[in-house]
Amino acid sequence: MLRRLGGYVSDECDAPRGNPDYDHQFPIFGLDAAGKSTLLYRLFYSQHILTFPDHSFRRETVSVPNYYYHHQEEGRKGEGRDYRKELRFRLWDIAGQVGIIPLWHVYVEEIQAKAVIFVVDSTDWQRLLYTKDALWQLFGHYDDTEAGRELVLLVFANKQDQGGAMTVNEVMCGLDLEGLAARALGGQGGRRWHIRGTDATTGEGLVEGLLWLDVQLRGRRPQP
Ligand SMILES: Nc1nc2c(ncn2[C@@H]2O[C@H](COP(=O)(O)OP(=O)(O)OP(=O)(O)O)[C@@H](O)[C@H]2O)c(=O)[nH]1
Ligand SMILES: [Mg+2]
Repeated sequence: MLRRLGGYVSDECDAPRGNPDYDHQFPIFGLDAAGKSTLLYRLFYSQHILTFPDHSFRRETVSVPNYYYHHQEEGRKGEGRDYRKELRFRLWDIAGQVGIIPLWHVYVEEIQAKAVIFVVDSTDWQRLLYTKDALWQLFGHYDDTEAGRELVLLVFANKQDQGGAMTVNEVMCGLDLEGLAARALGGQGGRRWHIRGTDATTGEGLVEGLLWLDVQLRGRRPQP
């Protein structure tokens, strides 16, 4: 299905199923110009790369410092995932054009994502309601089942470097993230979510967000 939707896949040779070359994979959604590609390039190339509007998808695997490794006591470093210097995230940058938004859920299902990254242009207050509609439309596909409730949401309130940008709190309220979480599992609530302010051009906040997702997806659901 993804091949039919078209797009650019740079690491074309997949690792064999069951032994993937990454720790997590997530789709990145958000309206056009939110900063999805800038974010992906910043993490992949470690620099600010100029972007053009996308019409389909792009995929890259990025490495980030592993919090658990770097906080292990010296001499106790051993085998296993917690003891690797880096974690690898395969990120799918999905275009945010109007016609593609109703298809976002297809990507979630095709790559069996356990979490979604949603990028908001914090300077774009005029489209905040539309942004909320797009996010709620996506999660409307995952409100009825226990498995759907387990889909974790990370929101990047991007472009925080810009004067006049909405604060993280304003973006959180505008998207009504608490309402979205409460709607899960037929109103029982309990969806895990987090919002973080970012500047995709410098990378500010990006790694911290990915590490929050890593913590959420490590085995057992954290107790409230
Ligand atoms: N100042 C500032 N500009 C940003 C930031 N993130 C992205 N931009 C700029 O916003 C514009 C759009 O960024 P893109 O990364 O192309 O947006 P996109 O979400 O990939 O958009 P589509 O491909 O159309 O879906 C570019 O000019 C970026 O340089 C940020 O955090 N701060
Ligand atoms: Mg893009």
